[in-house]
Amino acid sequence: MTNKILLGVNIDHIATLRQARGTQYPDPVYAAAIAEEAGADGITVHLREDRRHIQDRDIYVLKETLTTRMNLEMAITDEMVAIAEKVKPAHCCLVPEKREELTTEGGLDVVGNEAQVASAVKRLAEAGIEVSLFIDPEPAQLEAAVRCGAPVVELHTGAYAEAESHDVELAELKRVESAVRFGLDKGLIVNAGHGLHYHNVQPIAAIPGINELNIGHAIIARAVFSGLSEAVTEMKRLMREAAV
Ligand SMILES: CC(=O)[C@@H](O)[C@H](O)COP(=O)(O)O
Ligand SMILES: NCC(=O)COP(=O)(O)O
Repeated sequence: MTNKILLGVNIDHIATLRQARGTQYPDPVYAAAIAEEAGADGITVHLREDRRHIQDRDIYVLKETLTTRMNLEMAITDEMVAIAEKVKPAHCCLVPEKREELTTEGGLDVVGNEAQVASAVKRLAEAGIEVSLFIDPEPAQLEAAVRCGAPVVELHTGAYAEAESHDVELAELKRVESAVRFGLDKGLIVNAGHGLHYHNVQPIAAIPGINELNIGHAIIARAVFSGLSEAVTEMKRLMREAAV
């Protein structure tokens, strides 16, 4: 069985560069077109409450211009749910968010917020959006995701990516592997992402049954030196080479 693992390219940090000077360039819309041409299976954008990178305008223009599909990452707030209901991206990934964080620090605590999560999942599903929950690779969170009616989860691979020793990295990889199996057994579609790069992606991509990896920072960082098209193509090649 060929595992046609998918690559969602997160273009947030194209927008970070733009926001650094308040210019109109580099335009995430242009970046999305290049990434799609290079083989991205989808485009991920995180519309943060503080608008530190992706702007509302980006979401509306991308909705009209993407040829693959949009995965809109957002916090569970009335503002964001209303925007999602208006834009109707193919996918929404519900993520935790804190203004003071440098980047996403942990998974959504679905166990501790089931009613709020279930209500957002219902509203977004009624708008025709496929909802994913960005969670830590924990059975309790996966079970809560099922109870909330989410069809998809994205496993937070930050602990794996930031492991400071090979032993910890191996332990975190096993944690992700068992979470993938647990999620698949529960009938979930299982994605993964956060902190993945060219030197740590293959063990995750090799996990049987994993559906999609969402990768951004490492691809945009590489693009600075080798161009976005090459950065996406190489990541896709590594993933396909690893997939069973
Ligand atoms: C949820 C996640 O890990 C990323 O997709 C998220 O976009 C990180 O936030 P920044 O892009 O703002 O670093
Ligand atoms: N959900 C993970 C994502 O979209 C990209 O995360 P990163 O590769 O920028 O860490």
